[in-house]
Amino acid sequence: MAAGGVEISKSSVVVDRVRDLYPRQGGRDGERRQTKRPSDSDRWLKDGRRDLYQRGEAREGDVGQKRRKCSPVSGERKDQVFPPPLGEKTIVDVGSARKISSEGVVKSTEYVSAVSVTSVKHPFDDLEEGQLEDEQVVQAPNIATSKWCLESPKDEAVHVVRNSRWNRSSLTPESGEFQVDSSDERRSNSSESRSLEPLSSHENSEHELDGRINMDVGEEEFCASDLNDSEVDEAEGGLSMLSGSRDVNEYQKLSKINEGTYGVVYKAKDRKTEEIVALKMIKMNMEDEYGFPLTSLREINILLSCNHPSIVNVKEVVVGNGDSVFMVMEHLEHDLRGVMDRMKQPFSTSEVKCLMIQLLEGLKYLHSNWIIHRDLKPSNLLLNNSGELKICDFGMARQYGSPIKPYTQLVVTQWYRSPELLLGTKEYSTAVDMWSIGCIMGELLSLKPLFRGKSQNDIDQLQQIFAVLGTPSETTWPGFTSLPGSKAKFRKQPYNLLRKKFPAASFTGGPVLSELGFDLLNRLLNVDPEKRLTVDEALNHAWFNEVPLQKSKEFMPTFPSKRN
Ligand SMILES: Nc1ncnc2c1ncn2[C@@H]1O[C@H](COP(=O)(O)OP(=O)(O)OP(=O)(O)O)[C@@H](O)[C@H]1O
Repeated sequence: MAAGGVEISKSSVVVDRVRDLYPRQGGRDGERRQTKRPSDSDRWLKDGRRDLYQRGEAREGDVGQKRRKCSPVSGERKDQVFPPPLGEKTIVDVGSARKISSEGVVKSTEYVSAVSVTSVKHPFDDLEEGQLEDEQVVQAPNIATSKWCLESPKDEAVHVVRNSRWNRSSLTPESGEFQVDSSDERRSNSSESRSLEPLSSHENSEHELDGRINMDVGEEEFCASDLNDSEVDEAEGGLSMLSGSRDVNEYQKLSKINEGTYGVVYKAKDRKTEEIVALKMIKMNMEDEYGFPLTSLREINILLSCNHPSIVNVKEVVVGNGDSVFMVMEHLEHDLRGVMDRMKQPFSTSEVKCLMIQLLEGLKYLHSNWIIHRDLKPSNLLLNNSGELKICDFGMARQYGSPIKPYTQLVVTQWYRSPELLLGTKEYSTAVDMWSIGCIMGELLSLKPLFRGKSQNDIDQLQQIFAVLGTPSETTWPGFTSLPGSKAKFRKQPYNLLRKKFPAASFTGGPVLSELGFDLLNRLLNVDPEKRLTVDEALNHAWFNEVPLQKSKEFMPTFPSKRN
């Protein structure tokens, strides 16, 4: 690093430490959010990498390329641009961005948000001391280096080791208190024998750890290789993810909202501020006595790093009795699945535009930051009575980039799963999310899932898709025949019949769609991922400029709450 440049902070544990000092609730957080969360959505699109690009500091070819072509789809394209290698060198960790003098003295520390970007070349290497202003801070999620970071999908659980705080005696729950079952206590006690050796001398000092993740699944799992001893020391406990976490009983449980695959979601109230929040209790992996699910770690890591109006805001992570862990999120009254299930009429065109724009803007933020959601579906889209839509459930999300490696294939709920995933590709990209967006758009317009294949039956799901969009061939989809599932005997259906489902006019009250609207839908639902629209292309589609224009959020319909 050039003398006088900005320190390259590798440890986002520092971020988390600062985060602990300034937890998201109130106080400094309020200020931070006001100054760092512009309301103009366009400013969100000005993410860190784009800043780099605009200053001409990104690698050649980064700008103006379809985002998908930046993704590790095939390895065939010579012009592919990949995200900077994760973990190779963190160039700016905004959470701990510091100006450092040539003597190495930290001049200032300001927490902005837990975001950073990794790159081979440091964009600020050439800056003189003191040149880094807040505005220049690169904002992109620092997922690779977050304390919640996970890189490899190979193990589904890591082990939680607790010390005294985890083992503290169970409180007698008052009404509204959170309690976990007694088996947690049993697990908690037996965990003592599994305690880790101290990570640093700090652990034996007054900085007692509350809980720690045992990395016995391998260092890479936690990007621990990113931390050297002094950084671990500096972080006062290194990977003590839950150190400093507040207790769940700071919140009063109001009702159970939903139970998903990975956690139970409660509506709760902050006892001090009276703010209504959603608490997602992380289900421990029952096959492993101390298993902390990988999906939950990913979700926490990504959501703590994201900061966008269309992405659900995680305020903090709190701990309960025994080994329960909760994500504290902003609360939204509905999810789109529930709303659509109760609607008699589909959304109007202007309402669909309002929802689609918010959805695409959130997704643009994710894709710009090299995150694929991988499980977009109506139940993962939250809606409030102010017409705001927010993407949630990042359990399947992951950051992608070099080194190119195949991803786990079983992602995305079947009805929203793209043909390439259904056909067994292991190399996929942001295009899988765009397919889901197409399915969601169709459903918003018609209230019916577009392709409702039989459960757990990929072939049936594909048949449903091909029956509407036409059975692909090597000509219509180059590479199709090399996909593992393409050998199945699909009914030959040579036509695209999508327009029949979404005609320009209808006398039966069915969904209608203008030429431009249909063009957007049809391009989102291109079976060939290479031809499918990118999020930028979708956002810039002329349909959004055609009348009727998008409804403003404040005029969006509200829905009665089915919850308390
Ligand atoms: N912040 C929130 N505010 C209000 N409701 C929420 C919130 N987050 C989640 N929910 C509700 O809880 C449901 C399940 O949440 P989520 O999808 O995060 O859990 P999951 O276990 O990952 O579910 P899945 O089985 O879909 O993977 C959502 O569909 C939504 O109805």
